[in-house]
Amino acid sequence: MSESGSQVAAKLAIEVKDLHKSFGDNAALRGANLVVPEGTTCVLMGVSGSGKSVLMKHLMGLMKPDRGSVKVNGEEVAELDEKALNQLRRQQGVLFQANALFDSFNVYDNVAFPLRERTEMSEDEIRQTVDKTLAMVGLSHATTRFPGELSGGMQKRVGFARAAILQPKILLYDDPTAGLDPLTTASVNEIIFTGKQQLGATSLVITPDVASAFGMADHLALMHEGRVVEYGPPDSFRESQHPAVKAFLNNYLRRRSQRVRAAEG
Ligand SMILES: Nc1ncnc2c1ncn2[C@@H]1O[C@H](COP(=O)(O)OP(=O)(O)OP(=O)(O)O)[C@@H](O)[C@H]1O
Repeated sequence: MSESGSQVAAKLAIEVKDLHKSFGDNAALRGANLVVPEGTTCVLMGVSGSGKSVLMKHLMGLMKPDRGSVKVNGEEVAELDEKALNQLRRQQGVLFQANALFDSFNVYDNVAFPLRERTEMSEDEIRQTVDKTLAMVGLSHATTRFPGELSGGMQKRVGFARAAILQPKILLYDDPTAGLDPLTTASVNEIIFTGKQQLGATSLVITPDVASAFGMADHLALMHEGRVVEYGPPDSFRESQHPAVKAFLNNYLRRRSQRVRAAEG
């Protein structure tokens, strides 16, 4: 927690304190702490099963803590009633592994969907907003195409446009580049950057892609056995002496050099 002192003055979009969550006798979260200051990007890393997705689900109110506190924009998520929870979810744009696009809707209708569901906008206003958002992700030419006719990267961009259309204050990404080729991965990373630059949103990103993580993060956090064991800007994270961080980064470097050797040989 190298930065905790300097974070005090910043307004926190996300504040998780001593979060515990068990499933039967499987203690998935064992006192996790995490803060994400407004307008910054935090990347959450850690081996499979370390509790990253469970932590993120608490931010959306999809899971209730056994113990501890989860605040989003200063509000205790577990104390919100259904109406307040809906409002909170409206402020969150969510992009998961599966894009969950509607296959029978074209690109335009997929992106317009949240506006039709959740706002009173006229079709004219909807058209203007959708056009602007699709331009932001470089998909103005694809409005009438259906998800099945798009590349993986384009589908991701449609998913992002739909997540971003209500101008969320918080963007949550759970492994958005899973299974994508390097070029598409780069385009997803650009999308995440767009979310920060153009929407001024706070982003929490779960990704196993260490190189991308270092490129996009204001802060990196490592989860290990249900706790965040290291948190800080990329430079200090890289120098961490925590054994779990060292093992995680060494493992990444080993796999990377194996890939390079395989490509050369
Ligand atoms: N709904 C659930 N019911 C029971 N156990 C769960 C549930 N969700 C998660 N778990 C368990 O909680 C632990 C943490 O899971 P979580 O999905 O947060 O891991 P993760 O760090 O996101 O892993 P990955 O990188 O593989 O997605 C795991 O042991 C998982 O099996």
